[in-house]
Amino acid sequence: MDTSAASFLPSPLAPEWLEFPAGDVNYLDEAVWSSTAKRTDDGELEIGGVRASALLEQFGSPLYIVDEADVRKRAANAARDFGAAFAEIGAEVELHYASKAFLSIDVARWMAEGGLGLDVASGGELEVALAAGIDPAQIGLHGNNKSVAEIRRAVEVGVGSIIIDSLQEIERIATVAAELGKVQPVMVRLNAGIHASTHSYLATSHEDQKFGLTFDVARTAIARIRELESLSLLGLHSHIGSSIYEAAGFGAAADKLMRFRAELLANGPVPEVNLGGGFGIAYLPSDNAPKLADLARGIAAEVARACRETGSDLPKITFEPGRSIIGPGGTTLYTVGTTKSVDVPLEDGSAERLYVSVDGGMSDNIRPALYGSDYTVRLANRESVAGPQLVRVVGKHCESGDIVINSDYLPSDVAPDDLLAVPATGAYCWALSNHYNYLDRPAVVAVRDGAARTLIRRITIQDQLAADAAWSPEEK
Ligand SMILES: Cc1ncc(COP(=O)(O)O)c(C=O)c1O
Ligand SMILES: N[C@@H](CCCC[NH3+])C(=O)O
Repeated sequence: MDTSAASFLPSPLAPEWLEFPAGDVNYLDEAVWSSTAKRTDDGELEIGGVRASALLEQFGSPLYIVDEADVRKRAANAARDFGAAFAEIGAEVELHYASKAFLSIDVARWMAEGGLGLDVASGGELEVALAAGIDPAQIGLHGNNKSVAEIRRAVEVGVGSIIIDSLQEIERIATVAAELGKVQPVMVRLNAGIHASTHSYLATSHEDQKFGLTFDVARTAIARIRELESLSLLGLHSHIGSSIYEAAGFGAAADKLMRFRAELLANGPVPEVNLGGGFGIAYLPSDNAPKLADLARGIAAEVARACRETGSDLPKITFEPGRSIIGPGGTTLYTVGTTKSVDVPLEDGSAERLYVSVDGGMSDNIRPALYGSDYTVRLANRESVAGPQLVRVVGKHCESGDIVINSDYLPSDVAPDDLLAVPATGAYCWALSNHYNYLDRPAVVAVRDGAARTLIRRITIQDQLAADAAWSPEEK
């Protein structure tokens, strides 16, 4: 068989955005791979100086890899870029890492070491942050339905802010704070009415969704907060959505919040404005992800202009990036189990699609099933001179929608026992992972300077059985 690239043609099944790899189907495009990813001289994928095969041998397959140097650098660069943009307009700025994207004790510490605070969205995330020794004053607690227990814990430890998302919550926080003899700083989350262009499940600032208060309701909320002695109004919050590639929505939200703040200043101080996160990253080489430095400058200009036009002072500005800090540094490794060629009928004939099944799937990355997200894939254990073949990489779950990679090209000789790597899986993959079909939850491993260490160990069937009340290991 002639396996040279020249004998292969683009597949009629390929989506428009998918470029045919006329050159090298083993190529690692730096737009989507974490910064230390490269091929060794003998063609294997290496990240943080550690070979893919060595990682799977030591930690099992599938496996999440976190490129520590990449993540730390992105955190530091984000702090630097936002710091520089806001220094230029004379405003103080602070970043809080949105820990929902991925959180472990070590990652929380990396963020603190990079000068970032933490945004937590549940009592569980708060406990991880506290276990990491994060200064509670650097933590903001989110949630549209925080329990009283979560509120009590947050007030007790002294979180820097609680972001209010309903009128009922005001009295709950005030009561808890009064009982504990504390004054709790709070922010009010606004729905700025921005229609961010992203998947509808990821947009959080249009009218018909659960987050935030309209400006009218927020006026009532703020008046009440100002009456209560156990609360202090720290400021306003807005998060327009996630995985956003266009800058315009961020600027528009900033403008609306600054003007609202100017109105509120008539009745008291509003020291801080938190403009959320949501900055998109490249999942595919063709994705046009915004540069954080450009976004920061654009938003800073809007903030400065709105303050100038309303004659108000500059508040402290906070952001909550998650995906843009941790997403690009993550890679998932899988092992191929089976391959199956399927003849797909077309209007004029048919075309072959090669289904490549791996040992994970929608339990370790539910984003393709949930949002139709696209990723890219490469052979990890070797390079191949075989020509490119259109593949669909699927998981091992009992659903036809269990797709890891909808469409990409792999060398046509991809076969059982090959290792595959999917880049840009650092955000919202382990965080959204599940035990569907009682699969293990893969371990998360940090790689750096030739060494690998576990961040979160594999959660096995033994761990899952241990939670089954009827399980008695003695009987087995
Ligand atoms: C309130 C809030 N802040 C920050 C984020 C982080 O978003 P991203 O990971 O897209 O930066 C989210 C998630 O969308 C969020 O809900
Ligand atoms: N889970 C989403 C992001 C949610 C953002 C949290 N508010 C994703 O995977 O893209």
